[in-house]
Amino acid sequence: MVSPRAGKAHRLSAEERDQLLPNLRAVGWNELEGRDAIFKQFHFKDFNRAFGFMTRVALQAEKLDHHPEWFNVYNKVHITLSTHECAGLSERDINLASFIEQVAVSMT
Ligand SMILES: C[C@H](O)[C@H](O)[C@H]1CNC2=NC(N)=NC(=O)C2=N1
Repeated sequence: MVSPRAGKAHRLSAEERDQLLPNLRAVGWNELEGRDAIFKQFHFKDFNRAFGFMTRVALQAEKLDHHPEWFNVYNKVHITLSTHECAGLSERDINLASFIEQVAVSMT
């Protein structure tokens, strides 16, 4: 199957970051220090909610062929997003983060 992604990922420019990151910062995403990636910690009511959230994100990630790095303990899910292809932050990370936000809002 041909990947649904259009073209090669490029690292976001300073201008693109200024335009795309404020909305995500406003809802708790932060840039990591020492690595070009974004990070957020999610807290849910219980493990069922956390795992339901992860399941929905996982199915979309597979569709997009863009996957989160994540860590789960009980009701906590820590997520890091970055793009291997360009060794940094790309529009793919912004798109996945936006989807993750929609799911999180519907699960809390
Ligand atoms: C070969 C395959 O397309 C790549 O490894 C995909 C899969 N999932 C991915 N996920 C993330 N987060 N970044 C990538 O660059 C990436 N690349």
